[in-house]
Amino acid sequence: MESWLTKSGAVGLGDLELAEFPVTGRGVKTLRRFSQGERILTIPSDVLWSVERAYGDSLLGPALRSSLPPLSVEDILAIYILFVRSRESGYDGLRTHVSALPSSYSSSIFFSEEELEVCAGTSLYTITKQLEQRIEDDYRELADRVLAQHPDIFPLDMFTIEDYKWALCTVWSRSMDFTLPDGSSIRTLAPFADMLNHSSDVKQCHAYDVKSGDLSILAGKDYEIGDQVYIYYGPIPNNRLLRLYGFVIPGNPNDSYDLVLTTHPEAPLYEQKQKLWVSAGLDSTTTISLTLTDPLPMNILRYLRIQRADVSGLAALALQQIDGTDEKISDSNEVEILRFVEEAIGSLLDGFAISLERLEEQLAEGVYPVGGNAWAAAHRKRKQIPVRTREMCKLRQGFRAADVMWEV
Ligand SMILES: C[S@@+](CC[C@H](N)C(=O)[O-])C[C@H]1O[C@@H](n2cnc3c(N)ncnc32)[C@H](O)[C@@H]1O
Repeated sequence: MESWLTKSGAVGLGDLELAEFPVTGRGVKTLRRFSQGERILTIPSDVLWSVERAYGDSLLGPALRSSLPPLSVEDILAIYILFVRSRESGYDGLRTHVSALPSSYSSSIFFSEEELEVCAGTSLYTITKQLEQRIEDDYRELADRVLAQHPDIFPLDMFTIEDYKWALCTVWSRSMDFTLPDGSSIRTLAPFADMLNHSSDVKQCHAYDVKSGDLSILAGKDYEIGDQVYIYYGPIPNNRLLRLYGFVIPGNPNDSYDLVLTTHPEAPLYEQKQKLWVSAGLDSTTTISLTLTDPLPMNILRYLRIQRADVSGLAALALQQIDGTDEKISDSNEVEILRFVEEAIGSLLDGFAISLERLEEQLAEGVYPVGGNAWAAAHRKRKQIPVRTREMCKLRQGFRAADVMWEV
């Protein structure tokens, strides 16, 4: 792969080498010192995987274009990778990249039932199950709409659902997204640059040059000879890291917990409530991220004030929206919703297969092999965030009670 890239105009490969590192696995090692900000690597536009390139391919392009509605960016890239992998000749350069890709991934969609059970009761568990279902549905549609229509270029035994899942994980864990000056975005996979692991010790240091279409990596910090070079994947919470990349960062400062709030359409006053949610920028089913710095976001209160309101409460909330204010409707409504959140979080924590305390003990005892799937899932279960949310609810209820007493 490296000699193909160098022949194609890549710059910097002579100073870098692929190597195995503890925890991150394979990564990129420096063969010389770099100062922060120095350009380390440039991968030219001609060798990048992109939607444009897939559409431009004389064999693949017409098959992709025949799909109506158009395929998603991730499906196009996934099919492109599987297509190149299935070719016995041609595509020599790209094929060297494909053969350097991992043969399997540790994203949560590849967890065994037993491994996933470790995080039963968490949003990771629910979202992974939903994702598995979505992938199955998408694959069935893709097979009908595109693959089966072009058996000459999509041999079905090389485009099975397992192949599709592998290709999707390749895209999720190795592609880079950039927003262009005109507001549009581009997703690309850059051979060799996709061997760079993530560290929160560097800021974003991968860049896309709109004029040339090249991708560059700058040194995110000073490096000594033999150091691992890192890039920054973004402020990604652990459940997303595990879903898309198959790893977690213990003590991740960007960790969050997704709380899904939903209301049955047959609930009283549903239509009025739906209108109020929409004008508040919410919906009848809303996912809200709880974080350690904001364990009880205002949107939870906004959503539940509407959900729990009676006719007069809804009128008061409608007036607030006109006035641009954002307050509790009444002490009793506010206490009711805080109690609800507290109880909901309580049953969520109770619903974990094993208790938090036991989990902490097991992690300390090293019951889950470090770096393994169950270990990663177990880390997800360190539910400091919902615990903090529950504490905040209690705290706010304390204040409410004090308010009520004072008003009396
Ligand atoms: C873009 S690839 C990086 C190259 C990859 N290590 C390889 O061998 O092909 C992203 C994958 O590397 C691993 N990875 C990246 N950063 C990591 C980190 N900080 N800790 C553990 N694994 C990491 C994860 O498996 C992730 O899905």
